[in-house]
Amino acid sequence: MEIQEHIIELPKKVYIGTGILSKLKDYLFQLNVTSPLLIVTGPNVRKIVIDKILDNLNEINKIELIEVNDSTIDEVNRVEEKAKGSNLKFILGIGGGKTIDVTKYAAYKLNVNFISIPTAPSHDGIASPFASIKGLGKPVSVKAKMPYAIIADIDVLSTAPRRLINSGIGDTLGKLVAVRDWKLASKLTGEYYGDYTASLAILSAKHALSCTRIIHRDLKYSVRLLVEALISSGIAMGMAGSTRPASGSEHLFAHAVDLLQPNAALHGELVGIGTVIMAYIHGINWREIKRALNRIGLPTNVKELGISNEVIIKALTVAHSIRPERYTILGDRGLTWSSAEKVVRDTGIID
Ligand SMILES: NC(=O)C1=CN([C@@H]2O[C@H](COP(=O)(O)OP(=O)(O)OC[C@H]3O[C@@H](n4cnc5c(N)ncnc54)[C@H](OP(=O)(O)O)[C@@H]3O)[C@@H](O)[C@H]2O)C=CC1
Ligand SMILES: O=C(CO)COP(=O)(O)O
Ligand SMILES: [Zn+2]
Repeated sequence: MEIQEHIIELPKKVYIGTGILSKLKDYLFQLNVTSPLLIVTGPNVRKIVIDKILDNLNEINKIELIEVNDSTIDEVNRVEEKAKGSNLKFILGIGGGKTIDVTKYAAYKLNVNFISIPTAPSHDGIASPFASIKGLGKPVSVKAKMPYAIIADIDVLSTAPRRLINSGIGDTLGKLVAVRDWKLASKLTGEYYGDYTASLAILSAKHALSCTRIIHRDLKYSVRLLVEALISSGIAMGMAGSTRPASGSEHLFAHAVDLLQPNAALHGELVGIGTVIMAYIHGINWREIKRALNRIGLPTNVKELGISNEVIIKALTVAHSIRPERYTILGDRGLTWSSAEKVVRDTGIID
């Protein structure tokens, strides 16, 4: 059998532990990171963590800082402008999903190394070579730079608002459905199914499920488990060369809601709800997934998010059209209005 060439990029090093951002200077030295450096961050994160980091980096003589407010192509262009002409080889992205995505995509366009320093365990873009950027004409992620290194400080990540931590759990539980969709597509369309990367994604989801049981008792341990799950999901995407192991119909639903009502909820909150809905359609144990979301206070009824029943039903009817090349349980024609309504009523997503 002939196997097509497939090149896998992986991070060079992953640093994870409590209080490790205080060692950032040593890590950059180990990684041969040279001045000048550009740090990309967000306005809140700047106040919470950046000052401490800058104190620690004061021996690196040239550090520039830029704040980004949204994950749009305009913000990516601003980062590129700032970097141009400075002979820069490394960019550090320090923040939540939006900051990480903007930095990752800017690094890709500039062809420089990107170091991922997440401050919230809210998404699995921490370790993936894909970024969700608004303004490129599609709501799904695009190819970007695989992180050269990841520095995950569990102290910082555990102090992120609980809603962001829960969002990471929701995003990761989504893999339970994403992998089912992938397997189904492989049966129906002959698409290549990568057993190894699918298993990695499922393992991440199982860890996220464990998190829902222990987070009340041991936040830091749970966040560590979650961060490892998010990283291995990101690595699964890197190995697969696509977000296929991590994004199926549950993500299509989340993207559709985001298009119809932007910023109504966090990414992982919508993915969590999408996972319940798509698990129901797949005929797998959707009640267990819903119980897991309820245990940690992730929304399971869209009233909690201020999203109307009409938006949710509409999202379900159009989700299949968002990425037609990626076959899922929604099929080529999607759900009718009445079947979509029945699914969300049966699962209690709407009253
Ligand atoms: N590339 C990929 O594969 C993936 C990408 N995504 C994308 O990621 C984005 C969502 O990321 P998410 O993190 O939920 O949202 P944001 O990056 O918007 O972060 C939400 C808020 O939390 C703040 N914040 C971050 N860390 C902390 C902290 N430690 N303490 C207090 N506040 C903090 C941010 O501050 P500030 O304003 O300073 O940034 C921001 O105001 C979406 O755009 C989504 O599409 C999601 C999944 C996968
Ligand atoms: O959010 C993602 C994985 O968790 C990326 O998915 P998309 O490729 O659907 O944007
Ligand atoms: Zn996601």
